[in-house]
Amino acid sequence: MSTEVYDCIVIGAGIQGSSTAYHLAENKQKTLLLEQFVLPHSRGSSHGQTRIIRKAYEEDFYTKMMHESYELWAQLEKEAGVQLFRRTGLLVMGPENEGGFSNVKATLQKNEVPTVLLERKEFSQHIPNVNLTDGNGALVDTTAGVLYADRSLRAIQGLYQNNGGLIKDAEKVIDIKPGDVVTVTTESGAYRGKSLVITAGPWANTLLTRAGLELPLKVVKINVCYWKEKIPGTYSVSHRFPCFVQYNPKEAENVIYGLPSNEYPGLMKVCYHTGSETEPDERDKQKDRGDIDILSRYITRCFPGLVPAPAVVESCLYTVTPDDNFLLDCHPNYSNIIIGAGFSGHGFKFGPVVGKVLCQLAMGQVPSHDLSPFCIKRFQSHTKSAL
Ligand SMILES: Cc1cc2nc3c(=O)[nH]c(=O)nc-3n(C[C@H](O)[C@H](O)[C@H](O)COP(=O)(O)OP(=O)(O)OC[C@H]3O[C@@H](n4cnc5c(N)ncnc54)[C@H](O)[C@@H]3O)c2cc1C
Ligand SMILES: O=C(O)[C@@H]1CCCC=N1
Repeated sequence: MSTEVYDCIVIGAGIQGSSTAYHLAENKQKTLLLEQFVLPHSRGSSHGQTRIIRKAYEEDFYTKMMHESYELWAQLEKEAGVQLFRRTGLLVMGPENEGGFSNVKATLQKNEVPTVLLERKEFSQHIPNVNLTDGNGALVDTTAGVLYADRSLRAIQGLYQNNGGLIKDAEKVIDIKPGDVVTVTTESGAYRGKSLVITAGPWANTLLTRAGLELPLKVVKINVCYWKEKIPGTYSVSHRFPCFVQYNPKEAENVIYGLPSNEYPGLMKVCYHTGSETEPDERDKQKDRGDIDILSRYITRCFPGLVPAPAVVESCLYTVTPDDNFLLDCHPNYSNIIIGAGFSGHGFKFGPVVGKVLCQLAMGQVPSHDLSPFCIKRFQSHTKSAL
């Protein structure tokens, strides 16, 4: 084992670990970022071309965090000199006076987010080729858009390295020994750090058991479906078609969401926000396509300009908590072990601000956002601690 002691070791080079490492290096912390796979890879949650960024949330605390996240994304874009964000707006649809739609509307209004409310009679003039369900309301969060995911990850890792940060990929962590100085063992060596951040995505519990903790996290596989436009360009970013979120679709219990055709010309990404449980290392054994049936029926009814059978299906993993809120906290027994997990299929847009607060926790500082919605103790009855 080397005698070197890092200020911080970060496990997992997805969006959350890479953003945390970036903030640590910016704060002059000697940092080591460990990743089990050769980078870049497509086995976790952060790969792929695009993600939605939005302020439209049901919960106030997410909308507030997004104010800062937008600023940090803009700063990253400037520093890296590449486009990471494209503004498109986000169309939100759902039953007018209930559930998700009315909660989002209230949060946007309370937080003075620039929003356009669409009356039914003017809907198709603004949003052609979409059938608004009877009884549904519609609004547009005009701040929203698309993040270029793979490109963002590359940019953040590059900026981290430019600030003196070290990445070691193809180094799977197999053991963690807590202490004032934490020892992290990989398949090829051992490293020591004054603090440790665990941002291991779908593998969080596999690793946390090494630090005596098991959290109520469920890993699900998402079929990332791309649907062909019958007339190319109908739903394209260049025709100013927005991203969308549909609450309470008639076909399903959970949300359906989509992004305008862009990364694969002529193909629009539309996904179901729920998948079937899987082991992260056996993702492709999970072959459930129930979500695709739901999407086909929804598309037939509401997006008549798409062929209702997916042209391309990619795979990605969610790591879901029981309440769909993140876990951002210190280990209950070791204050120098920090955990960022359970991003529940909506964490990418928060990457820079999550990285900032995890960095603050690792440096023993008071985090600049209220982290009480994300604490471990809310799941006390589900949490197993062996230490
Ligand atoms: C289909 C899909 C659509 C999504 N859409 C959106 C969206 O529109 N907007 C949005 O904001 N979010 C979205 N999300 C969610 C977002 O992408 C995730 O919340 C985010 O990528 C989680 O990042 P992470 O860093 O926690 O996990 P990961 O990206 O999985 O990173 C964890 C890393 O840890 C590494 N690791 C694990 N164990 C070890 C070990 N033992 N040793 C070393 N390394 C290890 C893994 O290899 C991996 O690289 C979507 C997710 C999916 C799957
Ligand atoms: O995070 C997002 O914006 C997307 C869309 C809504 C459901 C989950 N992911």
